[in-house]
Amino acid sequence: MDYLAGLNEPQRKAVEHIDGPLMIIAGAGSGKTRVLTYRTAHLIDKGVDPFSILLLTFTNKAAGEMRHRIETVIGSQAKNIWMGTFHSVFAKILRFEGERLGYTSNFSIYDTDDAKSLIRTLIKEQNLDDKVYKVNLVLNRISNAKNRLIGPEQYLNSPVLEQEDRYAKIPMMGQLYKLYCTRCFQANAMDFDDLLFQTNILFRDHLDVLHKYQHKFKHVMVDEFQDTNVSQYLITKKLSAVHRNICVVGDDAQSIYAFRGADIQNILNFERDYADLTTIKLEENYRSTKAIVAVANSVIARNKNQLKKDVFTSNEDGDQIEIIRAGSDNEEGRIIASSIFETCQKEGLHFSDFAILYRTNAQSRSFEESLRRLNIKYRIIGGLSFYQRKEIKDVLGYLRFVVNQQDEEAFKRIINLPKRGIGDTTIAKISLTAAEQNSTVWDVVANINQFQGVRGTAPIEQFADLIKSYKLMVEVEQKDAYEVASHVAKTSGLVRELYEDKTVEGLARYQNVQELLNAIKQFVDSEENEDKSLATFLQSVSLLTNADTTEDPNDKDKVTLMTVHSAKGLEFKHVFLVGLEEDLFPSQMMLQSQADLEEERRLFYVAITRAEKKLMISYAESRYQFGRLKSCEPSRFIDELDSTYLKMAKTPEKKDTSNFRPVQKTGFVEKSTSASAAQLIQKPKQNTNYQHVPSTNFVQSDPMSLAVGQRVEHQKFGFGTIQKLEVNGAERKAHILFEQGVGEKTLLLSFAKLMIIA
Ligand SMILES: Nc1ncnc2c1ncn2[C@@H]1O[C@H](COP(=O)(O)OP(=O)(O)OP(=O)(O)O)[C@@H](O)[C@H]1O
Ligand SMILES: [Mg+2]
Repeated sequence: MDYLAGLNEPQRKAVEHIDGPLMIIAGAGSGKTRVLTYRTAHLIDKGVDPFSILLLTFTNKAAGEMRHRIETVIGSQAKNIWMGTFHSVFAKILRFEGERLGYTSNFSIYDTDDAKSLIRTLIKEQNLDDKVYKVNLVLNRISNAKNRLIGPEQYLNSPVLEQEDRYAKIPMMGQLYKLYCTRCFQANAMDFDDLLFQTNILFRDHLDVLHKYQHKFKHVMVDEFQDTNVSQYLITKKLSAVHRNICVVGDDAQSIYAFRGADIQNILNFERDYADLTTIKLEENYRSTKAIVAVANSVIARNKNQLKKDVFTSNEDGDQIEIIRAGSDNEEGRIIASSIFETCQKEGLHFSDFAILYRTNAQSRSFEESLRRLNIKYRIIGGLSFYQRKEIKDVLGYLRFVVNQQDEEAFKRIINLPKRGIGDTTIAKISLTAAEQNSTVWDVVANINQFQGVRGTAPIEQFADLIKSYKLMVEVEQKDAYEVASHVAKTSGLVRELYEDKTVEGLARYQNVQELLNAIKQFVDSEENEDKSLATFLQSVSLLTNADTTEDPNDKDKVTLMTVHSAKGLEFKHVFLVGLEEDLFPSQMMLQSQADLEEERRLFYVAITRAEKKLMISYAESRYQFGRLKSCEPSRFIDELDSTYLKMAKTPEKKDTSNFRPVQKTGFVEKSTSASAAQLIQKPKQNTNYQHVPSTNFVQSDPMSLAVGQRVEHQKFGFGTIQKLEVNGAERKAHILFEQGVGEKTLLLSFAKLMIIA
């Protein structure tokens, strides 16, 4: 097969190794994911049934892309592979098998907000002090326990945990955990960690189910293996125990989820657990230039705790890594936005060739503003995504409750929405009654007259009737997701309320709900989804990860903004790695030990290795944080980069009126013996070893504020609007459409005196 021609020797060996356990631990960009893709195609080519292949990826998006690639090699059979994230694959299995554990196939998936809301309710019900029992703390303890496969009973019986909790002054923690599990169970709901935790219980307690899947999955493969936690590790181990065809790929240097329980130990355990293990190393990087690979190596070499690897590349030397110093976070945004604008024009690149990577989601603001000013399209991955918006969650809340009337969190969200005059006390009473009687909120609501102490029952009855009519559509008439959702949106009063709100925000919310309905329509129309039920749609939405997007696939030419965590496994021609300041990256909050520092450094390594052609690293000298202006120091990580491959970009000063000169290509400078990167940062202008990149400014007066769509005033031509900005060598031009019959003019910005109209 010719796909084997696209592989180097060790990659090919990995693809052709079909029987028995296989581990590939290899550096970034060395083709691990490519090997998994081709290996899957190869297996099917050799006659393996696609239904018997389980391929676990880091995001749904990655699974989609791999499926697509496999399809181009072996055709439509690729559709039948079991592929997706751990959470999505095991949610699917739990839908089939959850009855064994007492869940119905319609169980809800609680997101973090639901989980927190439930914890808040429990803290209140137990009369605990919410300043001591902080919701996040409690949720973290629960999550950690589940990921280590410690159930509530075991938790309550553990002297170690008890002592920890007493020390943290939260002695009721174990009780809370137990109540939390009971309430989730009564609500027929699982949280994210449950999807793995309950799968483990399913396989532990129901051996017939385990056997079924052990025999079903003849080949199990895991990408990004370094980021699996114990719970995930055990699932894969059990599933592959019969056929023993397990193939894992990963890079210990890219392990960045220890804070969520991922355990690098899994890689070491793997060698212990499979005596006949074949291990393959891949060391050639195909993604990045020599300069990028070299700086990445120089950084990761500082970590003590790692497996030995020598990553090299035969790719071109490439440009030096640019270090950009900005006066402030806003300036950082402006420099980068205009650099993207210029590079696109000069080098004929697409916006989608660029990524801006940051340590925390909050950093996106200054980049968004600057990109918008220059009319550069962008997309933000992660952060407050579409499905986390209030109006969307409200509609989804209705849909969830229609599918699963035990879902207490959905119930609390919608019972008084739109307002029906049902107060918090009544709602709390309904919840408590259901919990005490070991029944569900729906039992209480649907039979409200039988319950003492709940007053003003008329609106509750109306609500119950509404839900009953929706249930009829789903359960009896078997309407598809779109029919139900559009009916619910209309008749629940949600859309009407938004429609009547004529503010800009109201309009945006109304449009968002329409957009949700569009998405549901797309889901129903798509050939890929056989099951068009509301339950299946809701599941697919709850399983979107931070790194998944839900955007229009035809509108892809956008700059990508995301955290480094979400960027794992991805690649971009040009990468801007921003906010490289002490306390921000490495993150002050995460930094409590040497091990934490190593994890931050691995994160830095992940970020660097996303870049194919060019890497630019920036820091700001001041930044607003928590509402205060703070001066910042460059990150120690900049100092760790091999300075041979660095150059300082000269940063624009406020009154910089120097003429624009084109950026000159520089080769590698001689390795500097005198200057470390840190010295360079403090005294950039005195170091002659480094080429200064000229300013990226546009016009003299206020360089960064010129943008397409901007209104300006010209001494002679009057008012106009910028149509296009152009850079041609040293010349910078603006095409401006002037008003009052003057028409379009092309002006040289170095001469034109323009006033910017706010
Ligand atoms: N043998 C090869 N020939 C040509 N290109 C290759 C080869 N192997 C990998 N590549 C390309 O190199 C890039 C990196 O590959 P891939 O994403 O599979 O690496 P990876 O090891 O999974 O990286 P990461 O550690 O970041 O997940 C991809 O664009 C891939 O198509
Ligand atoms: Mg990969």
